[in-house]
Amino acid sequence: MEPNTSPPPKYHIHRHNYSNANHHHHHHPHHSAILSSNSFLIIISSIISIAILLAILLLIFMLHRLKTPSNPATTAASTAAQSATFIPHTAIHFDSSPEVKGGGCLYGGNSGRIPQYRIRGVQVFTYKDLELATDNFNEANLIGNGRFGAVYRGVLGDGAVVAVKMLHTDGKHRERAFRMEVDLLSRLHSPCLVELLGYCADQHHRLLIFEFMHNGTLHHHLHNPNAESKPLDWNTRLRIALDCAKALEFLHEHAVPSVIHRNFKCTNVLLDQDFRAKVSDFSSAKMGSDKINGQISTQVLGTTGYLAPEYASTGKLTTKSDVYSYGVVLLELLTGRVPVDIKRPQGEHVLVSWALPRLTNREKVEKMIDPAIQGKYSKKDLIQVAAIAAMCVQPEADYRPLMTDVMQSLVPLVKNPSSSSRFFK
Ligand SMILES: Nc1ncnc2c1ncn2[C@@H]1O[C@H](COP(=O)(O)OP(=O)(O)OP(=O)(O)O)[C@@H](O)[C@H]1O
Repeated sequence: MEPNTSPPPKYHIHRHNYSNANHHHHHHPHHSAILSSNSFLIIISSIISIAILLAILLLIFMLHRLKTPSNPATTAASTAAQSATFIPHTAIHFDSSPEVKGGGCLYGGNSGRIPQYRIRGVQVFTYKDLELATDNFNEANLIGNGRFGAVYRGVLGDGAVVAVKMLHTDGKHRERAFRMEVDLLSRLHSPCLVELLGYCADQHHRLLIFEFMHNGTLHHHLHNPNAESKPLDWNTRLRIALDCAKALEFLHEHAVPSVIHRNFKCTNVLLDQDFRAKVSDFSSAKMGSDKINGQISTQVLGTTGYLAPEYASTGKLTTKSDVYSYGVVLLELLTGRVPVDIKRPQGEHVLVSWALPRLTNREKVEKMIDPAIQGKYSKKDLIQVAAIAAMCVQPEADYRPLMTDVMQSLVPLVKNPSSSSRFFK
């Protein structure tokens, strides 16, 4: 019977274990209470910590939203303006002119379309860089004043001589002028356009940095020559006319969409050390994409004496408005006269009105020539150039030639188009 009275050890072990467990639960009720209150505390504190963390995250998110303007263009611009170290090589889409799309182009509004022309980077400068370059915008470095600002000569850290244009601080026009120059010149490159090397856009300043044109404006050489500046010779005048025709032809025919300069005049034709001409000042330019039925209706901008009559009277702008202004510059090159001169006798105040009836008359045209080159020009060339000028300044815009035609007509007249002989010896 022994097996019946002594339970198998296995059973014992089970029982023992079981009773141990029971014993544990049953005999230490205070332990259990401590544990559950601890767990409760842990859970509560975890919940509180998570809540605090969430609140902090929410706060950070709200602050970020507050700092971020809803317009992405403004966002980029303000970020850029604050740091002035944004996108060292700007890729600004040609289509996204500030005027066309109301901003957002300047600091990377590239829609991803492949641009038609090579986009070359323009450098971003800080205001400090430009203060250093111009000796704190020293008066001695001031080389000119335009409608939008003052131009200073500057020397960059690498020794390059540049022209620094500091735009006036009045809001709307300054911003449009600045954006137009950067927008256009960072994507359009031609040896006949003054090169934009860089810009500075911080909270308070807008500056443009151009290649320095050693011989200043065509206006200076034609109308205000000083002791050092001898009269421009005939061939140099023709070559300047050709360079300008190439520049406008490039803007009208090769830029996509086409560009109307809108302020082509003698002070916007700059001359390098070889007296090669380059066109500057795109602050008033308009893009062909603004066209309605082939023309742009716009507020009249430009300079008296250079404005095409239909543009001046109705605001209707086409590439033919530039052709008219070009014709006026051609007349200045031929006659040495300014577009409007009230000091001249009655009937001679306005250059175009005085010149137009004379341009197609062989004898009269010879009498129109700039006295500074009297007897030092080719009569055959003069007659041809006068005929081109007459076509450009005719009142009927549609009959004015295309800049391509003007350029083709001038090419055979220019001797050594790449040379730089410029003065009478
Ligand atoms: N790249 C440059 N190199 C040398 N001189 C320059 C350069 N750009 C401008 N200048 C000088 O600065 C002057 C002012 O130029 P700016 O383009 O501001 O005005 P503007 O063309 O004379 O007049 P507006 O603004 O009315 O068209 C020019 O007349 C010229 O003498």
